[in-house]
Amino acid sequence: MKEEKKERRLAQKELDSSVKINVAEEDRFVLPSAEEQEREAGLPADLQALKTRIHDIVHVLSDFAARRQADRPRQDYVTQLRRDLCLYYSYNEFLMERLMDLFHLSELLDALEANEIQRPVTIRTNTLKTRRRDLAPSLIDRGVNLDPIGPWSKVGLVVYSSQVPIGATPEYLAGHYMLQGASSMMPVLALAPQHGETVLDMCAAPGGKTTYIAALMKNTGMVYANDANEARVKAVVGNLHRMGVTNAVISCTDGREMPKIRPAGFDRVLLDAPCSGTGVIAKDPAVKTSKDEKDIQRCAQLQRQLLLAAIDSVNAKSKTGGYVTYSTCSILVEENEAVIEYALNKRNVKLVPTSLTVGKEGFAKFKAKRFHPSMTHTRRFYPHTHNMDGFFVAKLKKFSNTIPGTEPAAEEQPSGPAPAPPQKRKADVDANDDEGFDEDDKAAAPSPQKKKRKAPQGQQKSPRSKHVGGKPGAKGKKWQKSVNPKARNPKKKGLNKKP
Ligand SMILES: C[S@@+](CC[C@H](N)C(=O)[O-])C[C@H]1O[C@@H](n2cnc3c(N)ncnc32)[C@H](O)[C@@H]1O
Repeated sequence: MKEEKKERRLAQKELDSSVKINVAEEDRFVLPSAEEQEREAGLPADLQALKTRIHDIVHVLSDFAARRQADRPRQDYVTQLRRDLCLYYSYNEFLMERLMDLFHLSELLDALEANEIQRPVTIRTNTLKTRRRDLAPSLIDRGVNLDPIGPWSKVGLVVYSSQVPIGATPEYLAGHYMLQGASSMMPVLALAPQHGETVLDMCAAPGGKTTYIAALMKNTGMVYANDANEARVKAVVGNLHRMGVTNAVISCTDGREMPKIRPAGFDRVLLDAPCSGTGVIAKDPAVKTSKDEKDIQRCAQLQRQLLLAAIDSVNAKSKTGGYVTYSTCSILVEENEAVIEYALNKRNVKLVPTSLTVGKEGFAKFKAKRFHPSMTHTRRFYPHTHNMDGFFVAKLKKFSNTIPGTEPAAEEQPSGPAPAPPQKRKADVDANDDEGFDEDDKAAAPSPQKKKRKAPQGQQKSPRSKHVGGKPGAKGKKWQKSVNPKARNPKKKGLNKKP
């Protein structure tokens, strides 16, 4: 009896394991053969089937040894994945390959999905004309649903919805705010222009960053807004007028000529360089198919020349500055870290921290490339991680006006106009400390350190979350209640003021 029971148990065990093996075999993903691929190529794309296969391949690649077909190398899976991703998301092979190099497989699909979704509308309060705590209630009264952009900015607002066109409100027309992407504020915060300085915005049009620089300088000193494109310079004129900027000079010339016009004549230079736009695909989907290797090389070549010109325009002996901030809305290493590395080798500059509290570190290593270890001071922003446009920001400090390989006498030559009057200062003052921001505003701004709100389920990893800058999904406190004048203490100064 006992023997019989034991035998039955063993038989059952055998049966169970053979069923398991069969099920596993049936579930095992099989790459399409050459004939299947050929057949598929002649048919219209089946998006649902493509999506399933993309996920299947990612699943296999994430534990390749256990899930692979014995006769197929890893490269076959990677090639099929690239082809499928190109077809599903409408990219060319060149750009998809670059994105696959940039992102780990676990991140790649999130990055591609984020490019299919628009970033939230964000605005920057113009502190030359108003304060955020005054602007927000005015817009709320017009039916604009908004919040502070994130703890990293004292002037930014994120607009969830609006009953009025946000680019045509009376406040907009009066220059109380600028429509400006969150990542576009980062280079200016990193530049940290100081009162009384002489600052060059080398590629300024349409002037989003120039107006921010002027606001941080409280219209003191001088901002030179230059752009090579005449038609775009007209937009700079309009924006500077609307925003009440009175410390600016506008010019239209090739930025590479700047050191000849005003050698080492600026305390700080912002180079927001022309680029491939691979960080703003959600805004301009044509980038998915319009860029190739040559375009990127052309961009990188111009960026290198502009960056050397930006460095040559800065006065290393400036008492308050001597800084260059370089930024692009590209996420490709060739246009970012590689351009900075080139400048580090060609000029007397070093990388310094950007003082930005958001963003990922730039690459000190990328594939076979090794950059200077200080490259980690640079900052990268991604749509899927920061819910803002893809961006790169680097800050350089110039430590000598001598250009390596040229006459040492260049150091002693007069270097443009006299530098800004010396100011007593500890270090580069954080731009964020000087944005016309006040304690009331601080109270209204969400403080994720103090009060962490759990994002609703399903939003945890989604770039659709409207909070900008922090982890996607970590939604900011709804500001409606906190800044709506009706919800506030009416005795508090200024809160009940009608706009
Ligand atoms: C990324 S956009 C600048 C955006 C601007 N900083 C803003 O925040 O509104 C790059 C600009 O570089 C300008 N540009 C291209 N080549 C240039 C050159 N060689 N010298 C100066 N500007 C140039 C383009 O006309 C374009 O307006």
